[in-house]
Amino acid sequence: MVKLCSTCNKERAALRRPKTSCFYQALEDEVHRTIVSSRLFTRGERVAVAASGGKDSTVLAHMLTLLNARHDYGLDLFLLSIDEGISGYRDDSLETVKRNEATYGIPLKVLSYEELYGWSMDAIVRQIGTKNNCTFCGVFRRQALDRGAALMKADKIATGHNADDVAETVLLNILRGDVPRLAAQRLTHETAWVEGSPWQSTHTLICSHAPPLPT
Ligand SMILES: Nc1ncnc2c1ncn2[C@@H]1O[C@H](COP(=O)(O)OP(=O)(O)OP(=O)(O)O)[C@@H](O)[C@H]1O
Repeated sequence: MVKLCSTCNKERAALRRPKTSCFYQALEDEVHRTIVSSRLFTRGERVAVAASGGKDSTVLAHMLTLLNARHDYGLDLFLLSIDEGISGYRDDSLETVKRNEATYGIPLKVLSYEELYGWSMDAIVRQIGTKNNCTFCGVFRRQALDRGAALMKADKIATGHNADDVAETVLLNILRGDVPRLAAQRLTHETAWVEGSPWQSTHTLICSHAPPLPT
C-alpha cells in the first residue's frame, strides 16, 4: 500500500526523517530559518542566483523564489548563468536554466567565458590539454560569477553549494595538506559567509547547516 506524507496527507511519502515527516516542509523551514538567523539578506537587495542548470542550483532557484514570496523578504532575484563554452555539456544545461527562467518568472543573464575572457573552455583545453583544466575552469567561473554580479548590480550571489560540497572540499584540502584553505573552509562552514575569498564581498553561501528542528 502507498504510504502518504503524514503532514500534508496528500503526497506520496518520499523519505522517513527522524524529526519531521514532510520533507518539503522541513527543508523549506530549515532554509528559511538559516536565512533569518544568519541574516543572509536585507530587504530590497538584488540577489544573483548562480544557476548551472544542475539539481542543486535548480532547487536553490525554486527555494529562493518560493521563500521570497512566502515570507515577503522583498528581494529582487535574477538567474545568473555562466557558459564556459564546453560543447556537449553546458549547452544542454543552459536549456534547463532557460526553462527555469520561465518556471520561476525571474530574469536570466547568461555570460560566457568567450565574452569575458576571449577564450572558451574548449579553446583553453585545446591549448593546455586536459590535465588541470578543471582548476582553470573553476577559477574562471568564480570570477565570471563575480563579474556578472557586478555587471548586473547585484548585492549578493547565492550558490547551490551544500554540505556534500563542503565535505568534499575539506577532504581534498586534507589530502593536499593545504592548512590555510582548511581554516578558511571552517570559517565558511561555521558562518555560511565567505569573506576575503575569490568570491569577494558580494558572495553569500546558502548551505544546509540549519539548527535542528524543534521536536
Ligand atoms: N556555469 C555556472 N553558472 C552559474 N552558476 C554555476 C555554474 N556552475 C556552478 N555554479 C554554481 O555553483 C554551485 C556549485 O557548483 P558545482 O559545479 O559544485 O555543481 P553542483 O554541486 O553539482 O551543483 P548543481 O547541481 O547546481 O550543478 C552551483 O549550485 C551553482 O550555484
